[in-house]
Amino acid sequence: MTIVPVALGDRSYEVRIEAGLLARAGDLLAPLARGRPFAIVTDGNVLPHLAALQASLEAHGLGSEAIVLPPGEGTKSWAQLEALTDRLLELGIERGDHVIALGGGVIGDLVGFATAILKRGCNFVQIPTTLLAQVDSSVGGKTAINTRAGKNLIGAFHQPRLVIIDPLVLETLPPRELRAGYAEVVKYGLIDDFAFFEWCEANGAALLAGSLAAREHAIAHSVAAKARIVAEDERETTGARALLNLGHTFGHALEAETGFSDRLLHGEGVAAGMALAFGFSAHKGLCPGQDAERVAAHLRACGMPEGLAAAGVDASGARLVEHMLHDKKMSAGTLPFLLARGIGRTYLDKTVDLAEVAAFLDAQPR
Ligand SMILES: NC(=O)c1ccc[n+]([C@@H]2O[C@H](COP(=O)([O-])OP(=O)(O)OC[C@H]3O[C@@H](n4cnc5c(N)ncnc54)[C@H](O)[C@@H]3O)[C@@H](O)[C@H]2O)c1
Ligand SMILES: O=C(O)C(=O)C[C@@H](O)[C@H](O)[C@H](O)COP(=O)(O)O
Ligand SMILES: [Zn+2]
Repeated sequence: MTIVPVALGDRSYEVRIEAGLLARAGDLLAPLARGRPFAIVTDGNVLPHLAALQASLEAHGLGSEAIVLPPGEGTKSWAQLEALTDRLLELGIERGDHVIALGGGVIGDLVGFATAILKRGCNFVQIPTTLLAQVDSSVGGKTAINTRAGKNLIGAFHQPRLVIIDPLVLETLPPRELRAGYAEVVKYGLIDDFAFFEWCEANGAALLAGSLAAREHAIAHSVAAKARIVAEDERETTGARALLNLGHTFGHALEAETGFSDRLLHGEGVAAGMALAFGFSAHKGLCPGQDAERVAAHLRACGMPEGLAAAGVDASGARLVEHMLHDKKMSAGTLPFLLARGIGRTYLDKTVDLAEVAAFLDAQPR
C-alpha cells in the first residue's frame, strides 16, 4: 500500500492507495465508526462500488445508509445541497460521525461542503471513484457548489479525515471520463515537474488503455504533488496553491459557457484551458512556441480538447473574459493568471491585461 501523508497540523490525514482497497475499506473505517452506522453519499453510476463498500463494512458488523444522488455537474447545486443536508439531519448525523463521499469530484465537493456546514462542521472521508477525484479533488479540502454566477463560488475549505483510493474502481469508468481526469494528471507535470510530463508523454496512452501500473504511478505521484502544495498553502493565500489552478481560469470560463453540462466536462475544460494558457504565454513571448505546441500535441494525442474549436466553444473573447471576472483569484480588480515560461515552469502573473486575453481568444481557430 502507498500512504501519502497530508501534513496540515491538527487537520492532517493520510491518503491510502492500493488496488483492491475498496473491498477492505472496512478495516480502515471501523476505527472511525464509534459503533454507529455510516452515511454513504454516492451517485447512480457508482452503485456496484457502493455494494462492495457496504459488504466490507458489514464484515465488521457495521451498518450503513446510502444516499444516492443524480450523477453530473448539476448535482453541485443549492437544491442538492439542501436535499443532502436535510437527509443527513434526518439520519441524525453527529459532529463526530464520518460521512463517506463515494464517487467523483461532484460527490466529493458536495459532501465536503455539506459536512463543512452541517452542525458547523462534521467529519467526512473521501473514497474517490474517478481518475480526476483520485488524483486531485479528494485531496486538499476545497469543497463547493456552483451557482448561476459561476463555478465553485459557494464553498469552504474542509479537509477529509481520510482518503481511500482503489485504482481498480476505474475499470468501470467510461473512457471519456478517464481522459478528462487525465488532464489533471498532466497538469502536475506542466506546473513544475518536466520529468513527470515526459513520463506522461511516454505512458499516457498505456494509462488510458488500462495499465494498472501506469494508473498506480500516476495516482501516487499526483497525490504526493498535491499534498506537498496544499501543505505549503492550504487556503491559497501565498500563491503556491494557485499553481494548481493552471488552465482553470480559461477552463472554468469554457465550462460556464457550455452551461456546466456534459457538453464539456471539467477535465476537458482544464485540458483546453492549459493549452490556451501555454498558447497565450507563447503569444506573449514568455514561453517557447514549441513548448506550447508540445503541450497541445500531447493533449490531442490523448483525445482531449486543446483549444476552443475542440472544446466546442465559439463565444467571443469578451464574453469568455466576462465569465473570468467571477474567478476567485480576482484581487483589487485584477485577475492573476497562471502562465508558463516553459513546460514545468508555470507562475502566477499579476500583470495580464484582460483586453489582450480577449484579443488572443478572438484570434483562436473556431
Ligand atoms: N475540490 C477540488 O480540489 C477539485 C479538483 C478538481 C475537480 N474538482 C471538481 O470535480 C468535479 C469533476 O469531478 P469528476 O470528473 O470526478 O466528475 P463526476 O463526479 O461528475 O464523475 C464523472 C462521471 O463518472 C461517473 N462515475 C464515477 N465513478 C465511476 C466509476 N468508478 N465507474 C463508472 N462511473 C463512475 C459519475 O457518475 C459521473 O457520471 C467538478 O465539479 C470539478 O470542479 C474539484
Ligand atoms: O486544489 C486546488 O487548489 C485546485 O485548484 C484544484 C483544481 O483542479 C480544482 O478544479 C479546484 O476545484 C479549482 O478551484 P477553484 O478555487 O478555482 O474553484
Ligand atoms: Zn480542476
